[in-house]
Amino acid sequence: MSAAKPAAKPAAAPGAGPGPGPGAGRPHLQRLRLLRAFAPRLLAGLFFMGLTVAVELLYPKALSHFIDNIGGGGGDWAGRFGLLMLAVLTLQALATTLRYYLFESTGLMIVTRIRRLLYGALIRQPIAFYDKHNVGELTGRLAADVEVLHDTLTMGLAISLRSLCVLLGAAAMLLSISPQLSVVLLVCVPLSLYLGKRAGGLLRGRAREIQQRQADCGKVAHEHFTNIRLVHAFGQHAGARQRYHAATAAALDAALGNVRLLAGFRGVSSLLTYLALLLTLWLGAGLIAGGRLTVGQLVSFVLYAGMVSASAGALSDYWGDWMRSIGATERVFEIIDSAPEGEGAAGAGRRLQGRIAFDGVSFAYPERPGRAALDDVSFAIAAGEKVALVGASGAGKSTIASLLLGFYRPDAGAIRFDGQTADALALADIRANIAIVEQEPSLFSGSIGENIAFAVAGRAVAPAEVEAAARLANAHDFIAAFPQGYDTIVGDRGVQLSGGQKQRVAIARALLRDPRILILDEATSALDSASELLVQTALEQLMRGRTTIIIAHRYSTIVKADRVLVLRQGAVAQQGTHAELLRQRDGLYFQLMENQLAMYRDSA
Ligand SMILES: Nc1ncnc2c1ncn2[C@@H]1O[C@H](COP(=O)(O)OP(=O)(O)OP(=O)(O)O)[C@@H](O)[C@H]1O
Repeated sequence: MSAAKPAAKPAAAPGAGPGPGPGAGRPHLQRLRLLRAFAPRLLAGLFFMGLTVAVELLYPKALSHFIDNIGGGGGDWAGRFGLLMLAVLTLQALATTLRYYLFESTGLMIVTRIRRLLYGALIRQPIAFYDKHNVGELTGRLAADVEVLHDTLTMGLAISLRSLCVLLGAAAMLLSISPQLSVVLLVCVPLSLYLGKRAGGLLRGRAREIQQRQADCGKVAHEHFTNIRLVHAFGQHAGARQRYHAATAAALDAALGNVRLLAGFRGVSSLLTYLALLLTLWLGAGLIAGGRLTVGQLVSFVLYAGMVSASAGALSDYWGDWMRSIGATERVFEIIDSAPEGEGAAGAGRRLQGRIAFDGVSFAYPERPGRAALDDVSFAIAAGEKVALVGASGAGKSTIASLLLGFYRPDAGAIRFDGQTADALALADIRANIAIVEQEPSLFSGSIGENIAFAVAGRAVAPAEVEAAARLANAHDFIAAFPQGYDTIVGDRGVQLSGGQKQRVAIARALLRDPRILILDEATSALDSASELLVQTALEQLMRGRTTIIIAHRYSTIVKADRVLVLRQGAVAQQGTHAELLRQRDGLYFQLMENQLAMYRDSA
């Protein structure tokens, strides 16, 4: 006999995240609803489970029959009995195999489904969400939090259903064998169940904390891995180890609290189990002596009692699991629920001319609501015009780009494209007309060809298109020089491209998008002159005929722009052509240019 016990599995890893969201109040049913698509497989699993339960319940009865008929029954009775049992047990083995396969495979499918839902929801989250959450936590949640549901929703559910059937069936058998003996169990099993429920409740409360601490470990590791060059360069190996050590110590502490709770619970429930067994044997012996019970019946009673106790335990286990998985995965469903519907939706395919206007735009980042990143900013850019944004670090240049791309909405004022407010246009349409070349272009792990084709969503891109873009971006020659050409893998497991090569791939990517509006975040680090020339001519090719906003750092770029917008602390301090602005000797622009020239003179 084994009494109820809360599960001792470790809480699954990373996952700290948003606070209670809209899904917090209705998680149970929502989780069950996910099973609907898998109903046929689960029903087939239940059918085979029913078969195994029936055989399981018959087994002690058969044993009792066997014991009480040993020596009697005549001839080949034992042989016939053995053959029948063999057939039944073979059937049970077959049903067990099918049941296991059906439940376990469905579990994997459900986990995959939830993981995809979660990824889909994460990828649709607005950029502000990513300002708030650590990438290490989010990837951890994708991997580990979802796994917690696997056990609970499939094998856990299957085992608890099976346990319920066994519990009811075995209890009926117990009553039919001896109602007097059954009284012992009537006391012990509910007591054990109650203890299991209490422990389950306590475990649930602790699960969130364990998840949080483990998420912290993931965060520390992620940060150090992604900044591994810095760690090496600054000799911070020991510091990294210490931070990880501290994070894992906190996680261990939280987990040990759970282990202590479980250990105590195990002791108590084991004592209860053996007390119940002792009492049953003692009472049973009395009944046998009084001729009211056979030896076979007592044996089968003990076996059925074991079943009742084990299945009550399994049910209570499941309760603990369920509580724990609710604690651990509430936030997975909060994210799934909170994903904005419209993000990533297709637009009407509207082609813009490329006129842009900011009308009194003010904006503060959600993470820093008190500090205006842009304060009453107004300007207009004609279609095809090239405007350089200049200003000190933190002046708001990147913020203008982020607002144009619709990463955030202005708190006041309006952004207009071709005279229409951004709100009146589909976000997808706005973005479809914009391409961005980042300061430090990032490439995905995959082939160079795939990285260029990334520019175009929703349709297959022909290799000839990719090549044409690469040629315009001065990238074709170096790509063709790789043995695998456009199929060369870049990124973590592939070749590393130089800064200039990456920029040309990024320019090819932007060219392939054929945008009306271009946002260039100029690299601050200088390339060697040959590489610089290749990048510059590629950029000129890219800018031709397109409205271009350049977050400019270099004098050479600024002077080539049609117009310059000078930003100071989130406001437009000056605007005009380079020559006009240079004439205003007391202006910020003149000062910035002087600084640039001084730097140039110092380095020359
Ligand atoms: N995601 C963010 N959350 C909170 N504040 C931010 C965020 N991004 C930028 N800021 C703040 O907004 C202000 C404007 O930043 P922005 O990045 O637009 O400046 P910038 O002119 O592009 O600077 P740089 O040339 O250094 O890139 C700064 O004070 C900055 O600290």
